[in-house]
Amino acid sequence: MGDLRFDGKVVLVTGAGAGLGREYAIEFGKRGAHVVVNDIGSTQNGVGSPTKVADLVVEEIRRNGGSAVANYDSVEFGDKLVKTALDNFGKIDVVINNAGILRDQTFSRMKEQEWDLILKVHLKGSFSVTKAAWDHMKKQGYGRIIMTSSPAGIYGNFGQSNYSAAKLGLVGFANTLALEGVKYGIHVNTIAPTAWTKLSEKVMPPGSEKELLPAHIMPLVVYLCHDSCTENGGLFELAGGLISKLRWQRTKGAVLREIGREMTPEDVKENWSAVTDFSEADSLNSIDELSIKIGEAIARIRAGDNDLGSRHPIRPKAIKKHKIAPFSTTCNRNGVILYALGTGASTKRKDNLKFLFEGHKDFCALPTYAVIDLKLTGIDGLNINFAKLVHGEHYLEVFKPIAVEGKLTSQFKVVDVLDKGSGCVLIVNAETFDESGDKVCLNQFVTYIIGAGGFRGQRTSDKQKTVVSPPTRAPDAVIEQKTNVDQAALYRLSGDHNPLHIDPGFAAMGGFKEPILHGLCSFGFSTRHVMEQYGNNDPKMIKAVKVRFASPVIPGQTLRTEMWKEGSRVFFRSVVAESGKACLTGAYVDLNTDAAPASSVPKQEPSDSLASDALFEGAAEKLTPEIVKKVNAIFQWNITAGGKVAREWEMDLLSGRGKIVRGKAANADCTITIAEEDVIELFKGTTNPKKLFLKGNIEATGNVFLAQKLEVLFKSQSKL
Ligand SMILES: CCCCCCC[C@@H](O)CC(=O)SCCNC(=O)CCNC(=O)[C@H](O)C(C)(C)COP(=O)(O)OP(=O)(O)OC[C@H]1O[C@@H](n2cnc3c(N)ncnc32)[C@H](O)[C@@H]1OP(=O)(O)O
Repeated sequence: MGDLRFDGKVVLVTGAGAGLGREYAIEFGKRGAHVVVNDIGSTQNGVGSPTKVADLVVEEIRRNGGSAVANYDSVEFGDKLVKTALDNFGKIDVVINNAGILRDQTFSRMKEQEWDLILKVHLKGSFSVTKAAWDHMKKQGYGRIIMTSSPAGIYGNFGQSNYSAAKLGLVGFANTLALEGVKYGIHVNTIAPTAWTKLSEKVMPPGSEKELLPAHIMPLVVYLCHDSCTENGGLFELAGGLISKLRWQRTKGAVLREIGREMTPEDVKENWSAVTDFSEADSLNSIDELSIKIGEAIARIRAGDNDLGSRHPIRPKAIKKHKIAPFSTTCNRNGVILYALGTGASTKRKDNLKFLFEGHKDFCALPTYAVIDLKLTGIDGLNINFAKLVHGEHYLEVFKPIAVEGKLTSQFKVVDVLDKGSGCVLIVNAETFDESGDKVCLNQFVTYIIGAGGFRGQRTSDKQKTVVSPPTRAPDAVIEQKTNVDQAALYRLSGDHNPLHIDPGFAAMGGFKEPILHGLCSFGFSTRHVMEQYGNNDPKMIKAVKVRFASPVIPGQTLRTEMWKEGSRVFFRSVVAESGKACLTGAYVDLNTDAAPASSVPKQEPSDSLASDALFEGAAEKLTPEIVKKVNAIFQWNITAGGKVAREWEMDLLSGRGKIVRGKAANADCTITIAEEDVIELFKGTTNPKKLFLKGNIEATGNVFLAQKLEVLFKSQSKL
């Protein structure tokens, strides 16, 4: 019958009195095999005396013209079964381990005997029969062995813990025999059938007896046992006509070890999604292939290339490589004033008018105006949750006073990414240049992304400007100032439009009860306080500022700046007066010792060639139209302003310093013409007879530094 013949082959089928085993035995008999039909069971033959079921199957095989003998031993005694084959047919070619029983019970009710019995019949029984046949097969250089596993072993099945254990045990057993037997021509395969039999009827769905027949299992078993089948070590799931081969699948996994650090359960937890992600799964065929994978992992660990934190939203390597495009901002008078208002300068505060009124003779930008427009732009696309990002620390170093007008261009660099456990710290440096290419300032932003730590990055960086501790004595000076309830709404107009400072919904996403004040706003307040206290309110006195934003400030709260002066360094700390909580800590201002504050600018000694106090004592009366004419004559000067016209400028005759107040002519070489009336008018308006304020049109033509020119001017002026 059929092409797949078994003529001359000796096949032993255990548990062949009924169900699957019977189906196999009859089929092998039809295909020319000598069959040993093993079964310990009996049945009623109709007249009351029990008949061995194996005999009935043997009879049927013989009726079909086949050759078969019965064996009634338990599979525990495998050698007896094999002896039946040898005694009757002289050899053993095929063993089908099929015999089985059930003792289903939930695990809590399962008795040890029930566990032992199931393992004895299925696992030990398969061992015993296979063991008895093995050496004969080896000797003859041929053998086919089938293990009968079960979906219950592969997937588990409620109430069958004993059976599942035995059935999966058979898979492992077969896998090893397949390796050991292959060189002797022995193939070992495993099936996990689902079929309706006397054994399984209690656990099968009703009506399945017609669909899930033993006849649907038999064909695979017969094929696997045929000479022509090369399959070895396979596991097949089959039922009702569907046959599938199974294999183990493994996730790509994650390498969670790094040299010099203990691997922890937390590492596993943090990387669980990587460990269990099947999207890049593969399947190995042998322990050798697994060894290769393990070797690859160890090589990666040695090379410092692990997956720790690789699924973490923060990717330090990518962040460090990230390029932030340079950007430019245009400073103007309105911007300078808006920033001053945003950081608490007030017309009601002493000597603040110069930051707020463009017509003021000393109109200038606050030193911290140098942080203008440096905002989150450019660090998007880095998988950072911006709602959780706060300004952690800031360092500003001023190299050149910020002009009230002109273009500034900033260049950024991500200098480090730190893992603080509870958060990720991102350090970004920004160097700002003016139009003449001079470096105006350096800003170092230390941003803290709350909750984004744990990516196993470095904790500290030598590139970070460090915070300092203030002296332990009581503060030398304290300045207190209340912020406005709309302080953040005002400050954001200077460039940082982060919704954290104005949008309650966004603030809630970051875990804040209400919008918080910009760190750089408090920074502006406190630096101004230090400048007021120790820098004669002169922006040029501020060389560098460092602060840590230790806790958020709510708009409307009062900032109390406590200061300690030691040499040219002013240590300070800011406290929210209402709560007593420190908001700026580890902070200092380094005063500029080169630029003496306005009040202590050394007076220029009168000399023959310089303007003298005597000359200008009571100058208002002395300033005649003749003098003005001479001034005008001297003011015929070439000063650069790139072709622009500067309309307003001022000078201090005593110090010999002067500057253009409005327009683009800060470093300009101009031809100056002054209306006589303007000179007189402004001169009369001055309260300080030693200062002469002039107003007029300055036309641009050349390229010479204004301050130098004005100094020369005053040298000439002394001759008036
Ligand atoms: C490119 C340009 C980008 C510009 C972006 C600017 C955007 C702006 O719009 C954003 C803002 O202005 S937000 C407002 C200002 N900032 C704040 O209010 C933050 C206040 N600070 C805090 O809440 C906590 O300090 C907090 C939450 C930050 C940390 O508190 P904890 O988690 O309790 O930390 P802790 O356990 O005390 O310390 C852990 C480690 O972190 C270091 N650390 C603490 N506070 C830090 C801070 N503020 N900045 C930097 N590092 C800080 C600690 O030293 C510790 O590290 P280590 O153990 O290594 O010493």
